Amino acid sequence: MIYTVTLNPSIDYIVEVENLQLDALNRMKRDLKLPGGKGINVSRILSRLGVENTALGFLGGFTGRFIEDVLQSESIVTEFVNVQDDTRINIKLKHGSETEINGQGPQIGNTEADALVQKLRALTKEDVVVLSGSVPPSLGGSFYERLIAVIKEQGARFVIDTTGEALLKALPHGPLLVKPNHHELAELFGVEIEGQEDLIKYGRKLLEMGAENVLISMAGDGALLVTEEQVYHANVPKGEVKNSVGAGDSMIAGFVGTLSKTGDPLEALRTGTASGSATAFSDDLAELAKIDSLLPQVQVNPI
Ligand SMILES: Nc1ncnc2c1ncn2[C@@H]1O[C@H](COP(=O)(O)OP(=O)(O)OP(=O)(O)O)[C@@H](O)[C@H]1O
Ligand SMILES: O=P(O)(O)OC[C@@]1(O)O[C@H](CO)[C@@H](O)[C@@H]1O
Repeated sequence: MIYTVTLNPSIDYIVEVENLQLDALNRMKRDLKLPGGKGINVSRILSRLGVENTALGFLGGFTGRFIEDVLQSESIVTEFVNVQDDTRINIKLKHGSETEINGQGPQIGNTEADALVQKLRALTKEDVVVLSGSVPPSLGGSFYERLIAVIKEQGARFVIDTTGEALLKALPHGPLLVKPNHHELAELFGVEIEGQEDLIKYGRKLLEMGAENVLISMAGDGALLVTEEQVYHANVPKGEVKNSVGAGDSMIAGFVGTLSKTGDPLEALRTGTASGSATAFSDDLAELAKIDSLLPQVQVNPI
């Protein structure tokens, strides 16, 4: 079974404005409220791909209830820990380009944090846990480490999609997958990345540091999969880009869901890329029909 963990879910409030004027009243052209948070996005795509999964994390208040309702309407199994404070609202402002304003996240107490850790004690060695997104400041900087320790004790595997220190600390524990984008990879090592050779060089460093598979996403330039044996490139299909929110999460869902079904990393890379692009070409996360229609255009080649 695949579990997703979203420590800091959100309602994504997508607001479209024509000719944004600062210091003035702007009227929205269109707005949309979506359940968000990286792990939740992974769960929604997994479920569209027909991959059984359970969404875990913290939800609170009226915003939390909205998210739970949408997930249940999509028949996604949820086991969130309830918190007192409201789940955050993240603003995604479309004004020709995209500006994002993400909240800090709610206050989470020790008892609530312990309740989530307790849920992971039911994992078995057949399970994969996808840990995605930011950590609310109230949980402290090392909460992912605490979760990883329990996941390892239970013999389960994990994928981690986060940045900076939290990602570096997770690597020695052998994540099944990490998926930095090209900018995050450069930031992680404090370097400028010039081209494909550099991407592969730093991707290999993440392998040496403990990751089993390194997926480097490059938005419209596709993705590189770096493994012990080989490096592969996947191209992106053609389409009109409507939204980039959740493209990376869709890629992780496509990759992990397919890897768990087929054990084939190349098929996983193809489906991951098609899923990421299908979301980039949609208003919300991708529907299955869109992913299926793009799959034939994605080619995976060794480098
Ligand atoms: N402009 C685009 N055209 C086609 N495909 C895209 C585009 N942007 C993203 N994708 C697809 O989505 C995948 C992940 O995108 P990206 O590299 O932007 O990840 P990310 O930075 O983690 O995304 P996010 O915006 O969700 O944080 C890409 O590898 C590609 O398959
Ligand atoms: O603040 P975080 O946890 O880093 O990112 C949260 C977020 O920006 O990521 C998702 C897209 O990947 C959105 O649904 C959500 O708003």
